[in-house]
Amino acid sequence: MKFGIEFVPNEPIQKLCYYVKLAEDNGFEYCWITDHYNNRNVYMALTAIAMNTNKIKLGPGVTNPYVRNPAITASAIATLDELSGGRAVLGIGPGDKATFDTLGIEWVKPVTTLKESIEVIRKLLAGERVSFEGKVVKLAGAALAVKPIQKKVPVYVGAQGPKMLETAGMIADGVLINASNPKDFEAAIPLIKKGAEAAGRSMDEIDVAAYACMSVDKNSEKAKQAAVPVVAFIAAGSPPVVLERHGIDEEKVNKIREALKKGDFGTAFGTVDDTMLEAFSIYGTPEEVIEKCKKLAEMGVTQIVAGSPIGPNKETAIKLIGKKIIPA
Ligand SMILES: C[C@H](OP(=O)(O)OC[C@@H](O)[C@@H](O)[C@@H](O)Cn1c2nc(=O)[nH]c(=O)c-2cc2ccc(O)cc21)C(=O)N[C@@H](CCC(=O)N[C@@H](CCC(=O)O)C(=O)O)C(=O)O
Repeated sequence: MKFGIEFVPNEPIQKLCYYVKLAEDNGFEYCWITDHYNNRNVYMALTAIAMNTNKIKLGPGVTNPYVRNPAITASAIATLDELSGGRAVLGIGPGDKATFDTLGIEWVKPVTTLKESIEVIRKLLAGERVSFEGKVVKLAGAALAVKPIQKKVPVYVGAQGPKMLETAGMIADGVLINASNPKDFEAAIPLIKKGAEAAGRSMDEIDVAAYACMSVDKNSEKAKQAAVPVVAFIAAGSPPVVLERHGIDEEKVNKIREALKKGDFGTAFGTVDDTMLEAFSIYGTPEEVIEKCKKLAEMGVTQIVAGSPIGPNKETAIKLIGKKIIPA
């Protein structure tokens, strides 16, 4: 099992560099930085992290093909790969509607846009001069003047929907699935497999990553409480099919949604129950978390990404994961 770590760049980048270096020293193999316009810039964060680490693979987890032209993303990834000595990975997903509404971006045919974007990004990174007349993406003789170090920068797709998962199976080197519970992978992996088989690929070529809300501490209750705020947001953003899958009370989720909209975090977090915590997070002592990771491995998960909050105390949690969970 590979371990990654996710950071939302909502703290000063210097602090982020400290955490990622600590993660690298504790055996984490991947660092994924989220890409939302309102946080610190994803590529500036990755640049600083690349300069402060020397082993961990790193990349956006995940960017999208709407806020930047695919050629700009290709240039950023080639630059990151050169700067990091060949450690870049590209995590790219369809982005989210709320963000695009805020930015006045039309969310046109996300599956097609993602497929076409990945196709042209790979050609550009391979040093080709690209002319492409897609249904959405258009390039006329674009070429990079910077070459990545890696012959093939791995491309991971951030996906949850069935079509997106199938598409990931067809074209991606890895899939980053925002999920923490075996039931979600029971549903997702057959779809990835269907896409892989349709493209004549084997699942061995695909790194299936659980992009999980994780909270680790020696004290299980403290770990559980630290996961509550993140789980509230995940529950609020989950479609009915996911709530049904986990037997989650939709009434309660609607109450959380309303409370979050009003900024009433007390009610929102107070409404989170154990069913939601089990569904949307991996929390507990190292021993408890090891058991949950083993269940994900049995489902075919090959990378576990420790996502927010990581633990009540990030530093302690990174060390606990490194010392107790990664070697297990
Ligand atoms: C487009 C969407 O795909 P989805 O996989 O459900 O997208 C949900 C999230 O994965 C998506 O919002 C991600 O960008 C969210 N996301 C992040 N989003 C961000 O903006 N920033 C992040 O840092 C981020 C990190 C992240 C990490 C892991 C992860 O799994 C997701 C992450 C969807 O609705 N898919 C459906 C419908 C498909 C569809 O849209 N069909 C098209 C027709 C087909 C075509 O597009 O050609 C249509 O209806 O128009 C499906 O897959 O079945």
